[in-house]
Amino acid sequence: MMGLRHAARACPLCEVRSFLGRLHPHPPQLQQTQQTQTQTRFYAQMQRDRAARFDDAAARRRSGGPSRRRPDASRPSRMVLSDTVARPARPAPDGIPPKKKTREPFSHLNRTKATGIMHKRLDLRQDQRLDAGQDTQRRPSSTTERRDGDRRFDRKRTTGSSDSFHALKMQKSLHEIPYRLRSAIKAKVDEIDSFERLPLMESVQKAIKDALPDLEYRTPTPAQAVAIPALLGLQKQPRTRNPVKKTGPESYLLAAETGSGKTLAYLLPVIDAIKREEAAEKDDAERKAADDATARAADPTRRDDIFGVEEPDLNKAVDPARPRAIILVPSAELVAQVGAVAKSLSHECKFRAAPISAKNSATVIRNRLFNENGVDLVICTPPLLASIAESNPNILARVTHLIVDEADSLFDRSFKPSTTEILERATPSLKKIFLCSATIPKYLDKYLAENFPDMQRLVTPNLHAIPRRVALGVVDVNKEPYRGNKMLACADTIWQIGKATADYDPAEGKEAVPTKRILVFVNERDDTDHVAEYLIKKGIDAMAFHRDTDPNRQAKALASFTGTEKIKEPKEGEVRKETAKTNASGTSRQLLNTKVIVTTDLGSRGIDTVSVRHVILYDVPHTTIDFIHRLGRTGRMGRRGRGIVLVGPGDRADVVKEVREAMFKGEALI
Ligand SMILES: Nc1ncnc2c1ncn2[C@@H]1O[C@H](COP(=O)(O)OP(=O)(O)OP(=O)(O)O)[C@@H](O)[C@H]1O
Repeated sequence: MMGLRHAARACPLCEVRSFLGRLHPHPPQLQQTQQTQTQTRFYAQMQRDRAARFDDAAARRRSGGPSRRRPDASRPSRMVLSDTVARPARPAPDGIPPKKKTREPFSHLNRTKATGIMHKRLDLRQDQRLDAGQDTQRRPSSTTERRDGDRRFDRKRTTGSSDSFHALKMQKSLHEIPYRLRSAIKAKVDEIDSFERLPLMESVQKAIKDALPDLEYRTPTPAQAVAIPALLGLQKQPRTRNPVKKTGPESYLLAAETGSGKTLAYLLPVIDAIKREEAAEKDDAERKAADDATARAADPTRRDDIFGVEEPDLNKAVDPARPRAIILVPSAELVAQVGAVAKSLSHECKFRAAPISAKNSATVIRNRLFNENGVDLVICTPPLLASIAESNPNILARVTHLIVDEADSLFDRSFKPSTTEILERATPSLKKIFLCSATIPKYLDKYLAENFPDMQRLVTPNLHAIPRRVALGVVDVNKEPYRGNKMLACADTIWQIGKATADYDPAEGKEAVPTKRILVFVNERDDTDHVAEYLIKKGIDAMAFHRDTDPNRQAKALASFTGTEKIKEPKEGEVRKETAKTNASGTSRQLLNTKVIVTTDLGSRGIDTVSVRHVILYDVPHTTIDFIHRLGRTGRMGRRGRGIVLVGPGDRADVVKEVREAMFKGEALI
């Protein structure tokens, strides 16, 4: 009874006294505690405020003043103009506006139809079940079936089997090229069996024969057979569903394995274009001169000078620092290498090539670029050219051909700003952009798809595969006698290579070059010095090669590896003979017939180390891209080679095993 009396209170809103609020319309007020009283006061205040606001608005409306909700000029509006006004909205079929889709937490459940992303997920699951050999309920439509079949077939051909290469898949970074496409290219490549079949200008054909006299040069490589006709405009444009007239330069991508002659694949068509432009300009000038002469003969009073001032005699062909073509490469070593090939061709073809890099002095750069006889082709690194173009924008005003060699490097984070800057500056006059690389990483593929949707992709059949003629050996450093000592394992491996008898090379008809050149690749720059010092202590002629190495020493060392230096072989008796003489490092044993360069990625990009038969991977490379470029320094252009990986504590032995397997099968690394 006491409880009931206590519970009977007057409602603060309706003033009704009731028991326990069972029959009362405001139950919360009837069960008021200290806390609910505060809430009640708060709600009452809110109602009073709202009523006051209504009164306020009504008074403003009556007096004709501005409504509070309507923005006035003094207040900045949060609404911005749509920039897609011009894009027509999709009309509703029956005039009724489409129902707004709501995304609720469980809205994806209990669907009766699979749409959009759901379809993709179902496809993927279906694929996985098919791969696992399970039967599936869903009967795919004929197109889906074909697409799925192709995808599985391609994956199997690319990776060997859908279940293998787990470790490689984990660090997958390369863009996959379907094998269907590769076979089609193979057939096309076989059709071009000599340079004479290519419609290159006579002077270029002559340069191929005379400037590059080796017999082997007479047949184009697959990379050249694919790229040269396309760059000469002989290849049919792929059919598109919506043939819209394209504007801007034509773009090409050449993706071909290492050591496949990509340099000549772009140099020959570029030189051909330079010579044709030169000839066309000469014809134009002659025609103009003939027209002027006729006009003067018809009207003897005609004056060519303006206000008595003679027009300057502008000879476009010898305009200094305005090249017709630019070749971008990632390092000074590559500038020198490509420059040397261009120079040798220029003696026959008569064009002016200017290889410039940060290793050249300012005077040399100025003399080469601003040569009074003009310049046709500039070979340079992007940062240097971008800085020159900053102060001399005219340098890119006449460029019709832009080549980006080692495109994956030049479009990665470090080079991308300067490469794109050059591209943008040169675009107004550009006719052709040519990108080439031995590896096409996913980021490059995505970038090209976004920025060059019409790009013609020229791919060779063996892209991303390491040729079978390169063998891969593995040294387990954890085992006896090395017990985890990688430096010791490296020195011992070099000694074994140095002491081994040279292989008989049927192509050369004799034992292979007695002096052996070995490249040792490390992952970190600091290790180059440490490893080289250790090897020297062990009586090996080794040298560290990195950005800070003395340029003269570097060039000298590289020259003997790239075959540009005349190799002085040791005399008969000296070959493979260990001297008992004590050398400078205090070692009594010295390996005479072996030269070693210890380097990082710097030495793996594009350098044509034709004399290298052995590559030692001191560290397991981080990606398959590095594997391809490092092992690509040996076995170039049909030669045989050998790679040796030192697998030490903490190294990915599983990755090495899978790379070896893929190499054995002759398949592309993924
Ligand atoms: N048609 C050919 N026949 C024989 N040898 C050739 C031919 N074309 C080029 N070569 C030689 O092949 C070697 C490799 O050429 P190049 O440096 O252009 O390869 P690359 O594909 O650019 O390699 P990387 O991807 O490593 O940069 C060079 O020594 C070159 O002289």
